[in-house]
Amino acid sequence: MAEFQEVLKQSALHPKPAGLCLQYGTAGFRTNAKQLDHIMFRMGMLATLRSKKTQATIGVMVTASHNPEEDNGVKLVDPMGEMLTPAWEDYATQLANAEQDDLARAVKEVIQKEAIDMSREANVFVGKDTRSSSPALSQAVIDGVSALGGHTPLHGLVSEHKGECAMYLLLNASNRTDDQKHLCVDGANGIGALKVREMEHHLQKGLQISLFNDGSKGKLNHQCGADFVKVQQKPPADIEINPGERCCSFDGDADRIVYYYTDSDGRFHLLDGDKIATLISTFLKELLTQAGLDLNIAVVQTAYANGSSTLYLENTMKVIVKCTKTGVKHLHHEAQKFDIGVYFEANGHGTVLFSQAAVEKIQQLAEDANSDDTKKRAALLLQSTVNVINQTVGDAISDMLLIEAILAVRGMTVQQWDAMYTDLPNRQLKVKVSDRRVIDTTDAERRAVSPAGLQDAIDSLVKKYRQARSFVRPSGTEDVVRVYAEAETQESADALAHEVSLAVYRLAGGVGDEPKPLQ
Ligand SMILES: CC(=O)N[C@H]1[C@@H](OP(=O)(O)O)O[C@H](CO)[C@@H](O)[C@@H]1O
Ligand SMILES: [Mg+2]
Repeated sequence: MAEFQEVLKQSALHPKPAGLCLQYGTAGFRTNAKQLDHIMFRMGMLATLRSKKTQATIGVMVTASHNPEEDNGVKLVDPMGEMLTPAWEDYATQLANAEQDDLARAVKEVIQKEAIDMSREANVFVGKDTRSSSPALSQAVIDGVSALGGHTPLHGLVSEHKGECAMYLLLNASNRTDDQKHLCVDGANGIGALKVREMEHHLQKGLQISLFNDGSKGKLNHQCGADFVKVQQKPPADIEINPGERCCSFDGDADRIVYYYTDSDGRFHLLDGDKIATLISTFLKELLTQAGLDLNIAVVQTAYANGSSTLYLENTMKVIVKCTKTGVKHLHHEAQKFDIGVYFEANGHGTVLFSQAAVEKIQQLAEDANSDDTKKRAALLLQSTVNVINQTVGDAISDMLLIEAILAVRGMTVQQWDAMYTDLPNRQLKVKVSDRRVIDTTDAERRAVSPAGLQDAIDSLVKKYRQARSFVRPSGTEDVVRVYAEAETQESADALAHEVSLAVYRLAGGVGDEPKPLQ
């Protein structure tokens, strides 16, 4: 076939380093940008096959999100904005790891298994973030698409943002004081900063943004951004924030957001994904009651959710809470089972899903001339929420607009929001091991089933501390084992995280120096 001549010719320009083996993980392929050229080419081909199969446009996103600027990554996005199905993730891994002279065969195998009609048209949308490696790598994707005869009608910088801006109206109509209107935004020197600059002037009446880390000098995600703020539990390095001032940080590709402020004693308060989910679900639940709509609402979290948030949601707010494995695709899938599914990872990656039935009921009520004012207002607010929230993948900018609108509508300060519940002190650490796959987990990653003895060791360490919980899992985006611990005090959380790290180091083949206690 003509296509395969082209595959062979083109792929020789994007050769695979012999022996290199990478896995399609939590967020696609992600590693040092230098190792990714052949992966990009091959994912361009796979996206073309997927497009021919589904007869729809497939997205390929070149980004490594919150990871350092030297890294990059790639993930495929299905027609409705969803992540790839497991069978296609396997194809991705097979294509990525096929040696150079075996590539044509690997491609043919996918075509046969999926019975793809190669005469069909294929369209692939290639998006990239602002990393220095992204232009060349996205070109490699485009080469892969053309090698199989696909088209790339659109490509360019994207932030995974496509929410409508119904919230502009709401925000501009609110009567907040100038202080309350002010928001510091840390753009992590990434794509989110560019988007904020674009929309700033539409918002001036309702939201006054001071933008930091706008990409004009600093490095992407370096000492700033949502991941830095969440994991380090402190503000971005070079931002001066006044006590009480409301701030938020995006990550490099603007699909995560966390809020924070420092109080008059200089203490840092983080409002992470769990607090965001709590704010949004509380707001939506109130509106459902006011609207008299009988729709179920659930919050989906992962094991990283702070224990206090889970207790508050279950016992005080009385919403359904579900726990899934790490990775938005798992949360997304679970959230789809409800009329309204609010899902957020603790790191600030998340969104709200409304079922078709829910959207229709809300719309009916909003258009119903006979409903009273309270009901109508509630229905309209629900409708604005549906419109602003990007229902396909997390989007920091629509999340920010929604959060700002909720605070404005409820007349709520960041301090009042923070006081909904108090986080248990917690700590996240990383441990290097020779092969992180020796750790196998169960129960939504909350328990380790291998290596032998590790879970028992964690259980007995946890018993030493009050209100304590800890778990370990292999990262899907970095070559490390992640350790999480929470407890009644920061000292306990730190000590527990360190002790569990040592157990991992000893029982799961730690490499390098033994983990040291936190200072
Ligand atoms: C603890 C943590 O924050 N893990 C992150 C991180 O995955 P790991 O598999 O833990 O490396 O990156 C994922 C992709 O962005 C994100 O979905 C996930 O929540
Ligand atoms: Mg991201």
